[in-house]
Amino acid sequence: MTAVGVLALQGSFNEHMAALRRIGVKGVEIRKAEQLQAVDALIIPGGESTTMAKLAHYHNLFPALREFVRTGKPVWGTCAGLIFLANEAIGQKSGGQELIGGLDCIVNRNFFGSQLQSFETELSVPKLAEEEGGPNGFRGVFIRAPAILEVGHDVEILADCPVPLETKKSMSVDNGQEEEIVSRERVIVAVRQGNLLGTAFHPELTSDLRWHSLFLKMKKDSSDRCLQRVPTSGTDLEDSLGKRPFDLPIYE
Ligand SMILES: NC(=O)CC[C@H](N)C(=O)O
Repeated sequence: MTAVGVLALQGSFNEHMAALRRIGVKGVEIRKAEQLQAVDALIIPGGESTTMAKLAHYHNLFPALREFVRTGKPVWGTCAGLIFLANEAIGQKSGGQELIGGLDCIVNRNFFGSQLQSFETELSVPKLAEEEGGPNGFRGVFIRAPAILEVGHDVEILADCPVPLETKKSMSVDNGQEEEIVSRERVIVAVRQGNLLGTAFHPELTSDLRWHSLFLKMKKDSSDRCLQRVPTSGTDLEDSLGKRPFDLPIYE
């Protein structure tokens, strides 16, 4: 049995479920710790990480989520999910927030500014193109997005992007940002470390399924077993890539 869990407490879990359907993989919405036992991989969607953390705490999910990461099963965090997976987050609301951890990086929670400063940009993704085919570019949808400021030795950088002028203008030492952060020209926005994947943007909001496909190929450490796609008629990745405009956003 192969199934991919999508943490469904809050945020863009429906969009990830839809992307999994399009790729022909069974998605399971996860709201309780015991449901994690039935899945081989987990996606933690974007949303609002403080709220998500409160809900995860309320439902006593943290121990099971940490155990899931610890056992080496593939876990992918997008946006708020990336923050959740990081070992350290800065720019948290007062009182802080609980993280799952495991991904050896420091994220800045709202690096690119407020909701109004959300943006789309063409990212250069040579590694993704090498492994999944398709163009070297990927439409990055950044919604009140975090950025990765530092990574550990075992972390592979899959994409970075220039800091938009808008972000630069609104960032200042006066606003409490450190000088080193304010002066950055580029920041990291996609990483991989063993079976953990993190993206600061939202691939589930585009019709380009390559990040989902890449994630599905990540092996479980202990069994070296690849997740296999369950074929469903007309939804295979190759079909999707062949028939659909490659990078148009989907808002379904
Ligand atoms: N689109 C998103 O997931 C935004 C995440 C947001 N910056 C947070 O703190 O949770």
